[in-house]
Amino acid sequence: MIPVLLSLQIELHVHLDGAIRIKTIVEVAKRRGITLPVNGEDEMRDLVIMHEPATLTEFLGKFNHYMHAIAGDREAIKRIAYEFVQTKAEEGVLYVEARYSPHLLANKGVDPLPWDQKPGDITPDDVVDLVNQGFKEGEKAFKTKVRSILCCLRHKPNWSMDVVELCKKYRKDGVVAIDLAGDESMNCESYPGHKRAFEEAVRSEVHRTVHAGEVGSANVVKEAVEVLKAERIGHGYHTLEDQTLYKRLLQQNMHFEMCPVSSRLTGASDPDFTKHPLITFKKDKANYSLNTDDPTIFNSTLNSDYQVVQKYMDFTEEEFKRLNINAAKSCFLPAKEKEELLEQLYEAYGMMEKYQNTCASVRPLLEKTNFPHSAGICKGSVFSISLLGTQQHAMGGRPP
Ligand SMILES: O=c1[nH]cnc2c1ncn2[C@@H]1O[C@H](CO)[C@@H](O)[C@H]1O
Repeated sequence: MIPVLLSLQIELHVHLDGAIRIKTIVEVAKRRGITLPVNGEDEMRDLVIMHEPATLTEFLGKFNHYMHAIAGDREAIKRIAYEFVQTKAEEGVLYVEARYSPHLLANKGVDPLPWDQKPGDITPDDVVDLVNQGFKEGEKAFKTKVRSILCCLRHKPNWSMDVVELCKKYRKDGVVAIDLAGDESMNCESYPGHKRAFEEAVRSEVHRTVHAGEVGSANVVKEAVEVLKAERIGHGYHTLEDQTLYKRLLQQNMHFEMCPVSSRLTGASDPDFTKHPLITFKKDKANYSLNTDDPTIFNSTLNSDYQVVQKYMDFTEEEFKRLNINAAKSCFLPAKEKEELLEQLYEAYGMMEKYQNTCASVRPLLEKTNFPHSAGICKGSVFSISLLGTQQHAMGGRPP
């Protein structure tokens, strides 16, 4: 058994539509009378989950198997958002930024309609509203804080202006940033829709992250930073191929949203984790977070990623603390909420003297759980906890 370093994690890169429960897909399809490519949960699992390294294109094809079951259905959209928060709470996540394309879940006002849907009455704007409702209810029920990032898609430059307008409209209602996802082989200079949307994001002070250097070259990262004014890079492994750029980004303290399990299965990195670019980022004390990306398709939890880096990349307690603090510092919450988040981490990590006395208030929560080895938390190290099966919020998520 591997001792897993469990704590109040911060997750900044996870796709809502890559985190849908297979059970939900099957149930919703049945309720709506929608045909799935195979029958039953087990067969859907076999079809959707990736076990062996493949390509980003093959990976992106997995969404075709199930998105038509969820898109264009109010109840389903709200349900996947609500269940997402529950899943993250069970994983021990304190704060998560979930991303999705509102267009890919809509059945009205999108040209062309995705997934061969029949026209309906759910616009991308309605999708954002529904996801917000699910997140809010989930947050209330499960106590994990969640915010959303709206995705533009590389192959859909015509949607990007809509996306930035939705980010602006819902900025007071849980939407914290814009992203550009999809196939990196398409650059943005040739697709001015993305460039214009990101310029508008800069003008309107909408935060920006961009998928770059996942399977694409360091040039895609350069473009993300220089043209799209990305404040964070999704993945970014191939940045290392341009040492000048890499050093500049290190100096600028650019945040990299690393997804180790994902990178192996999408062919973004060497399948041998001991050769993963993340090892270099760690050695250089870069600013990065650990993330699941698309846990449904990778059959993973955030703890899978933590286990992998612990087992194959020699991650220590100190590094887990450092990366989560960096994640909190690089999240897209407003300053005051970011500070509160950081304080919770410092407190949990025993890194802020003034918070150490409040440990007394956390201990009763721990004692209510059956969580093994919980005594260590109030000695200033939540990482002395080892995880034996259960992934519940051992410390109740946050101090009362
Ligand atoms: O790892 C990834 N790289 C690039 N695009 C991705 C990845 N994971 C998901 N998506 C794309 O982002 C959309 C919105 O969530 C997903 O539908 C998928 O097309």
